[in-house]
Amino acid sequence: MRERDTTSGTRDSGLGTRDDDARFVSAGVDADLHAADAESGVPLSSDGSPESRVPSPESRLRFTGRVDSLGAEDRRRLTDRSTSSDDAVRARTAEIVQRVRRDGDAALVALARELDRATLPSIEVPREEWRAALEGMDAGLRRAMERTIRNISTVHAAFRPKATEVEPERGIVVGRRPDPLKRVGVYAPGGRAAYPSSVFMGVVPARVAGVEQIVLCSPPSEDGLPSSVVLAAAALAEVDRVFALGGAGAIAAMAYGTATVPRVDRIVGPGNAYVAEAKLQVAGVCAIDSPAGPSELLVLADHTADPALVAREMIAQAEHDPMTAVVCVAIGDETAEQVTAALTEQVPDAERRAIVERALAGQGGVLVAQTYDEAVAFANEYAPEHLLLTIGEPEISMVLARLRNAGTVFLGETSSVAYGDYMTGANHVLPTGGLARSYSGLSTLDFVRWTTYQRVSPRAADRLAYDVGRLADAEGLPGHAAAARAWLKPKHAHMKRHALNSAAKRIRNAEPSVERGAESVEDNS
Ligand SMILES: NC(=O)c1ccc[n+]([C@@H]2O[C@H](COP(=O)([O-])OP(=O)(O)OC[C@H]3O[C@@H](n4cnc5c(N)ncnc54)[C@H](O)[C@@H]3O)[C@@H](O)[C@H]2O)c1
Ligand SMILES: N[C@H](CO)Cc1c[nH]c[nH+]1
Ligand SMILES: [Zn+2]
Repeated sequence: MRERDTTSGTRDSGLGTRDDDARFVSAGVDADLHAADAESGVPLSSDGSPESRVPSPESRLRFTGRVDSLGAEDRRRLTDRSTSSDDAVRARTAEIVQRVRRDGDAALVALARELDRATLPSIEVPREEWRAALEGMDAGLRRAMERTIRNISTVHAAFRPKATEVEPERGIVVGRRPDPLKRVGVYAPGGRAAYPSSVFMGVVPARVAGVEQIVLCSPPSEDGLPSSVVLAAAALAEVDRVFALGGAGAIAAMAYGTATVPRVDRIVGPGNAYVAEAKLQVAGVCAIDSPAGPSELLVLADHTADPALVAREMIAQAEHDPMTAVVCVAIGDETAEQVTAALTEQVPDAERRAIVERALAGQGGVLVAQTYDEAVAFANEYAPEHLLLTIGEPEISMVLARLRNAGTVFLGETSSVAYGDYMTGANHVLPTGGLARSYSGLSTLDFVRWTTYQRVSPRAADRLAYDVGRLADAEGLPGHAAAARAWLKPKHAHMKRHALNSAAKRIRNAEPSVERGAESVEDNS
């Protein structure tokens, strides 16, 4: 099955919604994902065809039942979601990364043909194309985009890293200064949907942080250009260069550089499993933000939750990708039954039903916790990208306080995840695959590196000399000890002479240093 609409070969005007894009998918991805579905053992639909009505999503949910009776294998599948744990994704990604590293631009052109069915007129998209896309864009959509840019800018400016100086002892100053990166690469996905919102999530914080040059990669449609809305977003966000490149190839190009694509200092942005895995694989040569792969949502719902709303939120995130993970942990059996019933009702009418069903069958679930404590413990173990709390007061505040491992938390029913995806100003580029326990969402912090500096006054140097010398002696590093003791004041000159002589002797004889139990120095300053 291919989800690419055969009518979608023509480029959108960027004026309206991209329903066609809903069916965009690369042939290879589809094949791989089918393999994953087959492995899960869960049928995609009752007669195997995507068009058939689904009698009950309960049978389509990969995980049901009580949290405390999950078997070891289910628990592993729920929590071990990293792309690196998927051998097929890891191997395929490595092959693409190697190809780009070896063959540069030639590999990029070939990959666009193989994976995106695109013939690239050029790898770089000329500026006139993005300008034209912006000029042709609907005024209402442009206003919405400008509002998003404003809100992202406000939030990220407030969280901008600041320089700090501290004096741990008199005369010792240690400082830290955030220096903007010179060139960063932003990835905006474009396989099964177009993501202008991801352009803003990457580019606006980079600008706020003061990055000098921002390049953007987004997959080409068949005509060799990224989606018009993505190009318009690039123009609006004032990107410096745009490349019509998708998937792992784009990530490898930005990490290693090719004749056309410049090597960047950090790669940020979300994408499918191949994109997330490629970022992890190039992390040894180029910094990344986080493995922001297939979307995830965990909902904790108690008896106050509206089951229809919970189902709607789950379907919304499930429509991204068949590899999306959406799970509800209901506190109490009745809530779980109601959420399951709401899914039964809503899934058949989902516009992107085929994707939603595959996501629910692969990594979807409605589970039951007996208590809030049990639900929180599960959430911290699951470490979702998005965590929605549809829980009443006062429990919601207590639950929030105890959460540690979520990319971002949505508080209460009106805080739809969709608002965060597009417009609250928080960043939607967030860690997935269970790695929200280790990484944070994209922020201005990702666009700086810290320079620390330290100054020691002459008096402080005298005060440090003895103890630093002792530590250096203990490590068997007499040169260090000598450097430290060189600043002992004349009143301690005998110690200085002794230290310098013994250091010189040790260096000459290349002996290991032995701590000598020297007398202590009084600090009179
Ligand atoms: N975690 C986050 O912060 C976040 C935010 C937004 C979106 N997302 C996720 O981004 C993803 C977008 O995925 P998408 O597919 O729509 O667009 P995408 O741009 O990520 O992927 C499309 C690219 O995948 C590559 N590809 C296709 N078939 C392949 C194959 N068989 N082998 C290797 N590479 C192949 C192609 O190069 C293609 O250009 C979704 O999973 C969505 O959930 C995540
Ligand atoms: N939910 C995605 C993050 O997982 C972000 C997004 C962009 N557009 C729609 N949604
Ligand atoms: Zn979303």
